[in-house]
Amino acid sequence: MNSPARPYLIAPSILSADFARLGEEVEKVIESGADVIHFDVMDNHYVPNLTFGSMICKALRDYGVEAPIDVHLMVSPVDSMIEQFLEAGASIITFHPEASHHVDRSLQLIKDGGAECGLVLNPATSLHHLDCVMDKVDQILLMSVNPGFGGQSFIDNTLDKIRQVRQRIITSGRDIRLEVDGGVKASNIRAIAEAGADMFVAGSAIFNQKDYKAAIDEMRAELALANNS
Ligand SMILES: O=C(CO)[C@@H](O)[C@H](O)COP(=O)(O)O
Repeated sequence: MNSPARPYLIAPSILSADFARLGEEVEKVIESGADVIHFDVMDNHYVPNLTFGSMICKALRDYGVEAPIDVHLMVSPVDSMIEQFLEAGASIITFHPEASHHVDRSLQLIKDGGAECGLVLNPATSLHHLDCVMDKVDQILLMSVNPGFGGQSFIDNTLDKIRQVRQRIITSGRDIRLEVDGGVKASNIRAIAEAGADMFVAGSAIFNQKDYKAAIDEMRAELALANNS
């Protein structure tokens, strides 16, 4: 029931990286086997924390980072930030439906700018936000913590939500990635994959370890055991 249409992707969240050495940190995590760089943009308005904007994304591109950059916008409003991140070299841009007055327009803005688009649903946000956009999104991001901070614990009822979204993806007949973010680590990544996710954001579980490669390898070993039949 849950067979993902594509390989599993591991996306370290740079929220837990050493910001004073960000270029090196990103380089190191990619060399350690990361597939995608997850970029958490917070505005101290939509979420009670403030991180970084498009200049940092552009700085990483200028530094030579070629890996896909997956930008999670925790900002409101979203459209002006979408334009800036398209300009800065984002590969994927996701935003929260309640942060945009015109969700379809914001998704189209991302697509027209040449990036992949998606919606992010918080733990208590209803799946009905997906009803009219399944023909448009390339990715759906389910938050398994309330957004704003790294290092929180995975909210267990997210597993059921993942199963429901995987069903919707199967019904849509489209190749939509299902990403999960918050409290993901080696000890729960297999269950998250078995519920139907195929992209895994991990911040503290990677950047708080001495050996990033060992942390990513351990996650991959768990994913290799996942039963998706
Ligand atoms: O978007 C967010 C938090 O809002 C996440 O990307 C966290 O940064 C994930 O951190 P860990 O829970 O993996 O430490």
